[in-house]
Amino acid sequence: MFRDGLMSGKKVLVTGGGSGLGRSFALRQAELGAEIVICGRRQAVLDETAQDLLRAGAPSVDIFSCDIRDAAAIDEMFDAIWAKGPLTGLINNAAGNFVARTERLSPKAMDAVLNIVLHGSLYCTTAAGRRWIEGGQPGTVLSVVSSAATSGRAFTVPSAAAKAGVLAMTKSLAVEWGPYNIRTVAVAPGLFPTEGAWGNLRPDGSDKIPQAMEVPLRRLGDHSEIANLVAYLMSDEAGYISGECVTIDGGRDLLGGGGSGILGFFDFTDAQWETARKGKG
Ligand SMILES: CCCCCCCCCCC/C=C/C(=O)SCCNC(=O)CCNC(=O)[C@H](O)C(C)(C)COP(=O)(O)OP(=O)(O)OC[C@H]1O[C@@H](n2cnc3c(N)ncnc32)[C@H](O)[C@@H]1OP(=O)(O)O
Ligand SMILES: NC(=O)C1=CN([C@@H]2O[C@H](COP(=O)(O)OP(=O)(O)OC[C@H]3O[C@@H](n4cnc5c(N)ncnc54)[C@H](OP(=O)(O)O)[C@@H]3O)[C@@H](O)[C@H]2O)C=CC1
Repeated sequence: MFRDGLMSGKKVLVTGGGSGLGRSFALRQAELGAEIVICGRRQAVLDETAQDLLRAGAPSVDIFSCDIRDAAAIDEMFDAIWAKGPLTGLINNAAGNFVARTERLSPKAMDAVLNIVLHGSLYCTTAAGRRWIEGGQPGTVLSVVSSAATSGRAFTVPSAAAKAGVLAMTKSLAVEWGPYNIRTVAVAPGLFPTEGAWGNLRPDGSDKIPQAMEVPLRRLGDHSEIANLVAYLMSDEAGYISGECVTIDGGRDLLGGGGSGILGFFDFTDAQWETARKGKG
């Protein structure tokens, strides 16, 4: 689909790149010749993915055990990255989410999601942007949001609110940082099976995927489909795209908007919500 070496000369940090979609984004860009940096909280997961990235063809791989809720830890990570050479791109992918009745959320529960998705993305974006601006270097920030950023989504309110904030950040910085040749873009995935999303958003633990029935294309997304989209947006071929959010969901958002996938939750019993909470993560 792409010419060989499309991403040669690029160096991209993928937050949460050790697993899930982030791992797929990192692998695809490694195949296309990019140097890769990944971060996450679980060292063992990062170690294993680093080996896969080298096998996929990344000229170099660096890993950082870093919780993106911690601004100081992020700054340390960016200093260490820059010491070896600047990034050309950042992918804000790491996220946390779970289904719950909003009126029952504790402040800690709200913060658990907001601090990863909104604060973490903003901390990483400014850490990269300020270094690019100081160094007079161009850069690209791609943030992974969801259609909830525009449509909202019941029972995942902290995530929807945080993703809306990240989308607003993307559009705002496309203007503010455009003169520095820094592009900011977003993708809004539909349903792509991953351990994290399935573990946290299928609270009954069911193996069935009724959500697929709410996708006009009648199937879930394949990781290769979104990884190719992300590779394109991170490449110079997309050099005139900024401030844009590309939805990749098989038409799901147009069918159900913020309502798709959640109807069953209106009839959840207290016992089912309790199971959902226990089964988290
Ligand atoms: C099946 C139908 C689906 C319909 C919806 C479809 C939507 C599709 C589009 C979705 C868009 C976004 C998708 C994603 O983001 S997928 C990524 C999901 N991945 C993850 O969540 C992985 C990372 N997750 C985590 O790290 C954790 O889950 C968490 C976010 C909770 C953070 O972990 P942390 O260790 O910091 O937090 P704690 O476990 O200490 O908990 C902190 C407080 O939060 C409360 N909590 C946790 N889980 C729940 C829950 N399920 N219900 C209510 N409250 C919860 C916990 O009790 C703590 O608060 P308190 O101390 O006050 O009790
Ligand atoms: N999968 C889907 O269907 C959809 C996904 N999305 C979005 O796509 C992105 C990827 O989702 P997905 O792959 O499913 O999620 P996963 O939960 O599978 O992966 C999340 C990754 O983020 C890392 N992470 C989580 N919290 C932190 C933190 N505090 N600091 C550093 N890293 C962290 C995790 O690693 P560790 O636990 O080791 O820290 C993990 O590698 C997210 O932004 C999500 O909101 C949007 C819509 C649908």
